Amino acid sequence: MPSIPLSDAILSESPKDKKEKKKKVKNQTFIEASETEGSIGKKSKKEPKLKNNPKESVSEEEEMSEKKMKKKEGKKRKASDFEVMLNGEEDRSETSSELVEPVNDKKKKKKAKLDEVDQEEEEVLKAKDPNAISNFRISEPLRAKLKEKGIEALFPIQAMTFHTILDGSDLVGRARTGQGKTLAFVLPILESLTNGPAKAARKTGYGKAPSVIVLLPTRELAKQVHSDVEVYGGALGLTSCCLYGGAPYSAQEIKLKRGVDIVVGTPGRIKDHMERGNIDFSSLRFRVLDEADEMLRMGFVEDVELILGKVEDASKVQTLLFSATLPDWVKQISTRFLKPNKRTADLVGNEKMKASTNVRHIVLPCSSAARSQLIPDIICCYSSGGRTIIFTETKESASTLAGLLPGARALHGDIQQSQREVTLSGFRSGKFLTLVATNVAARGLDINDVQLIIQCEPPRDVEDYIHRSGRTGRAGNSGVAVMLYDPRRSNISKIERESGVKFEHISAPNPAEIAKAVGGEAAELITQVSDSVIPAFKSAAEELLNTSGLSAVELLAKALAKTIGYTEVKKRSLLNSMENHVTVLLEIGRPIYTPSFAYGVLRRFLPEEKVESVQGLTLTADGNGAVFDVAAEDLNIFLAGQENAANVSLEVVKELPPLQEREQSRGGRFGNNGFGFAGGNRFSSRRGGRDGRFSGQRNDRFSNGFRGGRGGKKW
Ligand SMILES: Nc1ncnc2c1ncn2[C@@H]1O[C@H](COP(=O)(O)OP(=O)(O)OP(=O)(O)O)[C@@H](O)[C@H]1O
Repeated sequence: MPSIPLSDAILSESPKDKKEKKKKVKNQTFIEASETEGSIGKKSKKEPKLKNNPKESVSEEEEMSEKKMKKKEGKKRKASDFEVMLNGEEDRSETSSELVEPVNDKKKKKKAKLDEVDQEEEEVLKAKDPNAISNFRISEPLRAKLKEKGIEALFPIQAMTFHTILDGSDLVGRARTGQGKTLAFVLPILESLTNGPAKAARKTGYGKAPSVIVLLPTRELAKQVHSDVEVYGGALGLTSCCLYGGAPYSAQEIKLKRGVDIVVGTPGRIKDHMERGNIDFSSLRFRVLDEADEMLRMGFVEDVELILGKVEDASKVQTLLFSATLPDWVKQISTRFLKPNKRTADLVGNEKMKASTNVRHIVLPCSSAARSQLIPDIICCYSSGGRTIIFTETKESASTLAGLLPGARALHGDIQQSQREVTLSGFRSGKFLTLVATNVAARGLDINDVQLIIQCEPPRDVEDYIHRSGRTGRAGNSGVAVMLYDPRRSNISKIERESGVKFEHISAPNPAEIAKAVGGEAAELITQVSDSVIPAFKSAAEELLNTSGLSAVELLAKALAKTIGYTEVKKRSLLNSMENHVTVLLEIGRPIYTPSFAYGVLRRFLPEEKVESVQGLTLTADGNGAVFDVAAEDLNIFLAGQENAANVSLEVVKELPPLQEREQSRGGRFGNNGFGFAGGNRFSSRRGGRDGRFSGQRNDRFSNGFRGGRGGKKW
């Protein structure tokens, strides 16, 4: 992840703090300048020495690596060291030992030395990174744990806020999805509790009251954040528990009774524990609202206020509020919870692009009826073999779609919590690669190797788009987010405008694209088949070759297609992505103002049943035409008919023209759960994939009886 200079971000602060920061930035610039000077000086001093190095028994290659080594060594040496090198003292001792050693040992030794040098150089380079963890007041056990987890430097939002939080300020933090906001609050809080200002007040011993409370909008997210708290807090001897709904109270109560330093959870369950007298907030030093906007939008305002209001002396408590999206109304509400001198670290600020910049944002026209057939092809072409999360608007559509996609599982609020946990852990561990979820998975979830996000329709709010698409492209990785939209009903320009995303428009993947994407996978499956099958199947293969009238290559192509479940390749229309349909443009030499006018024109030269078979008629943005889908088998009837109508032109389009958008309307749009059960689903025969994508597994159907969360959320 690239480091963002502090000046590129907005960190609002008091005048006194500004002075401090100026001082720090000045120091930082100074360090960088002296480093540059240093490296130039080293180079000029080192080269003459290497030229003069008296090596008799070494090959040219060895001499080159020797030079490389010296060069590397030179980089980490101080000026005084160079004096020594120039005097040749070091080289003399090395050369003398080399002379008595056999060549092989000498090579090994040199290689070991080179490795050592590489490692040391790496250490030096890391230390030079202003965001290297060694540059922050992070204690040794925590540093070691971070290193163990592969974290050598802080991400920009973490670097920006670490000392501010550790030094006691309230803070509002915003950074795009996947940029490490969790550790941005976890690390300084842990340090403050163990080595910083909150240490003195922290209770210890059996039954201790918690020092920190972290509130999150969903159970899954609470568990995820808690696992970070457990890992890093555990390294410092801090204890924690996770309180969320749908799980038994008793285990949570036992933990609270024993006493913990940090409580992580969802507002509803935390409030329940408070009402049962299980939590004592008298020692609280930190309150964190993660995904604050979502929590408040979900109607948790009262619970949140009640929980936050439980502290005895608010002046002693630090409040932190983080999210990738902070609409103005949340900023206003935040003034109720945070102190007036709060700081703001905003890595998005007024930048146009609010969504993840590591994600390819794509839109694809598709009618609701065609979704379940199109989605497997999108997965083939854009998931790079990794995990896919598909977002639907309702719990019902999530279950239905998961049932239609082989190997997919559903996750939503009507599924029992224990099953939700099994599903999510199966997805995390790679037991299955396609998760169909409602917004319950939109926020914060950090799952390794999610390569593709599919949104079945544009979400209502731009925030939803930003968070859903942000489940991929995390921690500096790249990803793809495909949003399906119905050209007649959806309004994608609002999301484009408000998120700052410039959508890439594509049409449904064509057969060649699909074959290119999965052909290699099919070939690999075939090569994996043991040679032992050849004698058994050889005569059947020969007979097929002799009788089919096809060449060996053609037959093999069929076998490859069948291996990954394709028994037929169907063309799709551009407008609705419907199989075996084509998209046609109607023009009459003057504007077409309404769809009914367009239907009237069609009635002039087509029988009524053909007019009624037209799918998704939509006016073009310039008002001069209308596009619609017709069944491929009826195309000739349409084209022949136009010849009998004056001024009427009908043509098959190769590219969808810009279309008139409608304001998004909701409710009752998706009679059939939004997913057509078209006959002959060509994926029904998919078998044999390694990853469950093509395994033909049946999807577990989930009970609808349990309503998770509060207030009957639609997800
Ligand atoms: N300094 C770091 N170096 C390397 N990886 C990091 C660092 N900080 C965090 N990560 C990793 O980056 C990923 C994203 O972090 P996190 O989930 O905190 O992002 P986020 O900003 O909260 O995203 P969202 O807005 O979607 O909730 C996680 O896998 C986390 O372990």
